[in-house]
Amino acid sequence: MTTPTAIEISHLTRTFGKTTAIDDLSVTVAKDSIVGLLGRNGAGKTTLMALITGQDRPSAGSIKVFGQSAVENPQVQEKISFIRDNQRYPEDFTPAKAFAAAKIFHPRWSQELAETMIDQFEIPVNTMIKKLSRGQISSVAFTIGLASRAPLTFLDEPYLGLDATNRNTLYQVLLDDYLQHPRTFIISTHLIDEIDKILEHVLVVDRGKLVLDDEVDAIRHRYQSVSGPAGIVAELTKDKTPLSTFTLGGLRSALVERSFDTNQVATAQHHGAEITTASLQDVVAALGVHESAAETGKTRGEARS
Ligand SMILES: Nc1ncnc2c1ncn2[C@@H]1O[C@H](COP(=O)(O)OP(=O)(O)OP(=O)(O)O)[C@@H](O)[C@H]1O
Repeated sequence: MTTPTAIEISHLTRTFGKTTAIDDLSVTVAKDSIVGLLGRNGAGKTTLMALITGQDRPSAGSIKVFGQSAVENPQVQEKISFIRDNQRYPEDFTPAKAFAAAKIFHPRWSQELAETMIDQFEIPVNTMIKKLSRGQISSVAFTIGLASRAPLTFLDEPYLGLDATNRNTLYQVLLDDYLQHPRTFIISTHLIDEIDKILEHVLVVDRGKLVLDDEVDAIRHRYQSVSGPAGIVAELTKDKTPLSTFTLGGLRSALVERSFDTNQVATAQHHGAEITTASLQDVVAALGVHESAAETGKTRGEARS
């Protein structure tokens, strides 16, 4: 049985003048999953979300959302909620008005969830949005994103201005509601270490191209991180091609495909080096180190500080 798909993208390209924001990108996103859309600044994440949601048009290629184009298609639009990082509201809007408007556009709107989140995030519902703090404005935006219970929800850096406690609450609310009402979330974020526990699947975009499309567990298990005195790390990785290396004074760390067994891990430890399962953050950061920035022949990317 094939997995039902939420999004099918084929050979998608979007150029802005001489800039190619999305470059011949093809991908399929399964229904009912929490997907991280990751990549460096300017990689193309927001452009990709705007294209999928029909808010922007491709230069080439095709996009299907639940089997249809989303462009000016009310049947598909009512299934989408797109919360942008710089979400704008009409001048005279209070959170209460924004929630009332969202309720009209989203037929699966949960007033109960909206009210729970208003309490949890202490949203001042009758204050003009333009007078709210950055974190409060984010709280309004992601409350709309979650309470809309849209089958396809995009959250583009939903946490701007939120303190650490509120960010954790947001991840927890999202996960709890997803488990009770499975749907597809596409979340763009740079706080990978914080959010990796709720992500199931990851798409990494680099300079408009898809460079990774995999389950989070599979990614974690594919790579190991070797760190310690530079000479020992160099010796341990001499017959490998690290995805990235990082050198700080006499210390070095290298991200390599998993190949060390427990005996080798113990031997490395004996010599003062450590071999651990790589974090998603490490892998994504390594994929964003471009070939042109690499300093050494074998290594894909090298950073020094
Ligand atoms: N309307 C536009 N006009 C011109 N260039 C644009 C436009 N929108 C995006 N770009 C360019 O396309 C590229 C991708 O931008 P995009 O905003 O999609 O990146 P991003 O991955 O979301 O970045 P960030 O993590 O910083 O939010 C960048 O080089 C950006 O300057």
